[in-house]
Amino acid sequence: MTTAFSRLIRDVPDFPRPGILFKDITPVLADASGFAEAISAMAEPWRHAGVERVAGIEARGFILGAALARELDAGFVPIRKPGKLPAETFAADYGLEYGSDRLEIHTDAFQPGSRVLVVDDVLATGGTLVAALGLVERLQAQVVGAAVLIELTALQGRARWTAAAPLRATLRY
Ligand SMILES: O=P(O)(O)OC[C@H]1O[C@H](OP(=O)(O)OP(=O)(O)O)[C@H](O)[C@@H]1O
Ligand SMILES: Nc1ncnc2[nH]cnc12
Repeated sequence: MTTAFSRLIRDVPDFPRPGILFKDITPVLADASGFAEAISAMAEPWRHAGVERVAGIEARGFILGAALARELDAGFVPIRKPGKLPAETFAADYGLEYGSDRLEIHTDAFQPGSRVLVVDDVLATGGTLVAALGLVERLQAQVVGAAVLIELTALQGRARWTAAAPLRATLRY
């Protein structure tokens, strides 16, 4: 899909390490109409999905996820890097395209059965999104699906998304 805002995504070679072509969305965020168009395009498939909570993954997933939550009239739940959430947490370790990390969620973030959309900016190897999915499922929420702005298809992250609910990407490279 080609959209006007996609021209604002900047390719940065060799960041954060040699051999990685980094998709930089900061120019999209800085452009009022580009940001609005990106959020509207991400929201479109979910407008009638009954999303009650958006779970956004730190850090870029917070920016898109919070805007998407407002667009979908849903609440927002942060899935954070280690040691940032103040109350009791569940944690999941994972690998990503350029390293490894840990994600945490508050154990009382959702009511069982809450309809949750998981949101991030980029799907690369899928490690991050699958770790987030595991945390949401551990809380017995109902995963409505996952929304990413960008899917890097060569890294085959989609193959690791085992949930029955759909994973939708706005742009694919
Ligand atoms: O599909 P994967 O291989 O797991 O990679 C995708 C993840 O990589 C980036 O996160 P990063 O940890 O760099 O976080 P940031 O948003 O804090 O920059 C990106 O925001 C995704 O969360
Ligand atoms: N190539 C990439 N560009 C931006 N974010 C990423 N997260 C994982 N891989 C990435």
